[in-house]
Amino acid sequence: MTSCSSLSSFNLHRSTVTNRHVIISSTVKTADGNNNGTSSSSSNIRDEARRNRSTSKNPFSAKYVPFNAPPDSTESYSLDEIIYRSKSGGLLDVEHDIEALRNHDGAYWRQLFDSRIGKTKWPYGSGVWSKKEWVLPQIDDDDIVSAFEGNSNLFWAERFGKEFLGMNDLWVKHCGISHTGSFKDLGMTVLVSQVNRLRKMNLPVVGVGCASTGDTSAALSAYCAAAGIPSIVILPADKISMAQLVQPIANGSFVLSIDTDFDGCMKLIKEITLELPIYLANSLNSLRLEGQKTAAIEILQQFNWEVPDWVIVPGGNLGNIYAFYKGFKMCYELGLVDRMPRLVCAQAANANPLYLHYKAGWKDFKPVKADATFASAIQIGDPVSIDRAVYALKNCDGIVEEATEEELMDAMAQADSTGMFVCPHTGVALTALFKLRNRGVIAPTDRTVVVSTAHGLKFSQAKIDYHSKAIPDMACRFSNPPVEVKADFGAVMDVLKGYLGSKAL
Ligand SMILES: Cc1ncc(COP(=O)(O)O)c(C=O)c1O
Ligand SMILES: N[C@@H](CCOP(=O)(O)O)C(=O)O
Repeated sequence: MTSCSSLSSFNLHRSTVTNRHVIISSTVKTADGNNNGTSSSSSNIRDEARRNRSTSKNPFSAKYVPFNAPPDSTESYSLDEIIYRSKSGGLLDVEHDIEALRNHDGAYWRQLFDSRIGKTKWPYGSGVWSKKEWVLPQIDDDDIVSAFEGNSNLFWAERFGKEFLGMNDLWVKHCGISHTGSFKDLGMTVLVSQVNRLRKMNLPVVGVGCASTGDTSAALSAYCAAAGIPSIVILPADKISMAQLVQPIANGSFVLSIDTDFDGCMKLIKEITLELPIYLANSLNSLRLEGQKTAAIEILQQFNWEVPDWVIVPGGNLGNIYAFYKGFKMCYELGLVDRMPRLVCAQAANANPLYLHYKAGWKDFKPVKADATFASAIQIGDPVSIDRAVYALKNCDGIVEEATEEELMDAMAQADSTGMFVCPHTGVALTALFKLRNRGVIAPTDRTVVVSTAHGLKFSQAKIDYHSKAIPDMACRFSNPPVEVKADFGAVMDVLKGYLGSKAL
């Protein structure tokens, strides 16, 4: 099973990381050819954004409201407040001034978002900030901390779809091919940017902290390091991959390895952030979801604003399934598209509280004790966003599926055998797809998007175990172990002839 070894093998030194700017070596010229920078010999894209800052009043705004509040609720908070829960202890949501956004029609928004793709203009070169008006409309461009995340590949899974599922319109949204190797970058740019703003306002935020199964911590540490903000990450000892563990270490986070599971770490960070000036970076904090929802908008954009029939998302702490719902819903409400896709949330059978809740007709949610799974980033038994996930799935005729260890590893290996290199969580989502196709719920011609959430390279140990057939009680049907051959021409030729014979056209 994929796991990290003891932290003691690392000699940890915290370092000071200074804020860095991207320097463009050439001088900025005006249309008439004159230099127009305030600095004489060099300029950067932040300076340029500053110079071009609009002087007209910003018509857009957003605030925190209780999640799924009754229509007569007046409770709301500024995004500049440090608050994670409503008065009643429920979740919060970021609510945009929809009427202000509605002053423009769908065609306007489609054109605006499309016009920003593929450029380096600060901050719109990011797939998240290219939708800034829908994300954090009031933040100054100067406060944004971005690695130009998003704009991830939407891969047409031609061979995988055809050979394994008889499908011709299957796509994989590679959210894991990203700055720190997972979709968490999308939310973290938003959260860390807001923290940057709060610190400039002298609000009491000394550091930012999270509990993590590996990906949130990687994203938090990278974005904090880029901005020179201290980060603290709380990890369940021996339950995340080595590649994930080394990310916050390399980025200078203060790393705590704790002898508990993710749910235990989450409980701790919730308590800690109430006591210390550490800002909470987990998706309990609804700011994160504002960034993550842009992946849904991006999918529509990549399909030239046509809506897919199905979108399948692996679920753990369950913020992301709601983020996808919210992204699609905003596009629908604001007239960019004319319908919603159906969402599927896929869980590992070893960590399946949402699946059990769905199967019980959404009655009496009960957290579970999550068992070890190769999809280690979703080994979560008590998801903080359960209410958000249930709301999302109920409102889009959604489905929940589960995948056993063997199913998810086989699905991952099958996808890899067609040229992908996906993580085990994507294997969970692909298993859901197999099951729904086999039951005829998803039709062969349905346009379907599977969301791939992390880079496969973070989980190479799981793949090594699979391809070495080293997993107890697993047939590893699609394993492809290397063939050991003597350093002898004849022996190599024999092996190659046998191989080519088996592949003859
Ligand atoms: C790789 C990966 N996939 C899927 C998920 C599930 O996302 P969520 O917690 O938002 O449900 C996570 C984190 O939980 C993750 O790190
Ligand atoms: N998979 C996550 C678990 C925490 O999720 P979050 O979205 O609430 O931060 C991780 O990588 O830590």
